[in-house]
Amino acid sequence: QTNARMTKADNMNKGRQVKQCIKSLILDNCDASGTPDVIIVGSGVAGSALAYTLGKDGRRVHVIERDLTEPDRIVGELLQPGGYLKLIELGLEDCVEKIDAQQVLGYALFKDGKHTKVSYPLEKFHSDVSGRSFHNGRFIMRMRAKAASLPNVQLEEGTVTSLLEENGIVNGVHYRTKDGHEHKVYAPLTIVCDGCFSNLRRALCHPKVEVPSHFVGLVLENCQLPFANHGHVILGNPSPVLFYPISSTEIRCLVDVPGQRLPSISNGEMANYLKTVVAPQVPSELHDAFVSAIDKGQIRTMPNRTMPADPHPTPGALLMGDAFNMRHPLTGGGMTVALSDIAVLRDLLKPLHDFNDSPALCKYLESFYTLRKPVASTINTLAGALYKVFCASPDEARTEMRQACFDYLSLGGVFSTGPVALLSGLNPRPLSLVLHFFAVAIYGVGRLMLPFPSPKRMWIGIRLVLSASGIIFPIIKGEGVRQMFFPATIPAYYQSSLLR
Ligand SMILES: Cc1cc2nc3c(=O)[nH]c(=O)nc-3n(C[C@H](O)[C@H](O)[C@H](O)COP(=O)(O)OP(=O)(O)OC[C@H]3O[C@@H](n4cnc5c(N)ncnc54)[C@H](O)[C@@H]3O)c2cc1C
Repeated sequence: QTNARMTKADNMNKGRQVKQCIKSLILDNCDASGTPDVIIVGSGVAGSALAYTLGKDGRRVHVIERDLTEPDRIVGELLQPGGYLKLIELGLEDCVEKIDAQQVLGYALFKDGKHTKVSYPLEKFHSDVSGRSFHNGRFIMRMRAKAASLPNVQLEEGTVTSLLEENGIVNGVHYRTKDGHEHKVYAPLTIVCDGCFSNLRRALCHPKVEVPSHFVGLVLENCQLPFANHGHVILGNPSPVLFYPISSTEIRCLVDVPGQRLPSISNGEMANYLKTVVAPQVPSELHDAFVSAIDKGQIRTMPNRTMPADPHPTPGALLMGDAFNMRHPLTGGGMTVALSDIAVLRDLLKPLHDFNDSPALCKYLESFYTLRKPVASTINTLAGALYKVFCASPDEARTEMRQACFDYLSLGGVFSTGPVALLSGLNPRPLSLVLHFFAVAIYGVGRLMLPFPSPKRMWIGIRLVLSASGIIFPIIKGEGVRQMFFPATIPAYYQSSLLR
């Protein structure tokens, strides 16, 4: 509304202020002490990609990572095509080479003995931009090596214990190295990328973390997926089970277990749960390998955390990656959001000579939170909504919605490519997401009305629409309606509140 009311004179005035703002940021680089331009806390997916990106732009980057050995985790193993495009944009696409990464061309969905295949809409791309799945640790090691190959990027092992602050401005970090020594390092900008368990985010945002479920991870060997190079989603009871390749010989299985409590691994409760509740729902091609993986006993778990981005803009510091924003990992969107955010930040920082004027930089970077919204909010909202729709429910309306979703995707054409383009990050448009979501609800209501509408079925139809609204609107509200649907259409600089 404010923008709409801006007169031509206002615009010109703002234009002048913009130039002044950029000038104030483009100070002479008088820092001869060799202190870095940027400190990055954490060298996981976001920290490593960011270190390379900023290093390539000529920034002096000091990365502090708690553990530089290869991570062995069950997270971040499927990079959606939209994320792969961002990887190319950042010049990091070779980091999925030589790690036995597998192409992912789409998904196969299974429900009650039926299946349907939805392919990513990749035809319009000249090169191969299919998704990639891999061992997360191998991918991260490639990105760390690439970042560290730049002479102006220093990668150090150490645990950051606190942010250093003076007069409300973060000006560095306090960290401990493995030999037990305490250190301080100073820089005009500190970017915190310490992941989903972040200890440092509290000072920089209002974290509203929820844990709707956990993923239980297994690795299946000596078996073939029913559909090669596809992610497999079983719409199971009580909730979804995923399978996708992570190398030419291994298939990752992630079993969603809803709620806060997990069956115990140590007393065999988990193995029993997987064998009695989950195994009967696993496609026959994978069943034996699934049971063997349980018997091998290498069962891993991770909480599935959600946290809307709710920053508390602080001069001298910024949050990125899972420390900043999390969504349910059902749709494998976390790395795509992180890489997309890095591309947005890179473009904003590029014209600045240095980052020494922290308050001005902080104001300037407020536009980052708006510019990231179309991609981040579409992926976040879809992940949250799809998770709720894909879980089994005793409520008849929710059961109808789940079936309608499966059947809608089975229709093919725009009914499958539309939603999968959103999920893959290839077409991150919030409006398209809402349209498809309610199209599924209307499709579900239509099915209930056929062949003859009865009062009971009409009542279920009404509850289905109410239930669909009850799923999607709170998520959209959490994402920020205005920023999500009315993203910045004017140059980023104009978004800075410094100029208002
Ligand atoms: C079960 C599960 C499955 C997932 N699957 C997918 C998927 O298939 N596809 C997808 O795109 N996303 C997936 N995600 C999300 C994805 O893993 C994250 O979005 C992504 O890893 C975020 O990257 P990050 O750099 O913020 O965090 P991380 O990759 O976790 O990196 C954080 C780094 O910070 C370091 N660190 C932490 N504290 C400190 C400290 N105090 N000092 C120094 N260093 C520190 C850690 O050692 C770590 O290296 C999944 C998430 C979960 C939970």
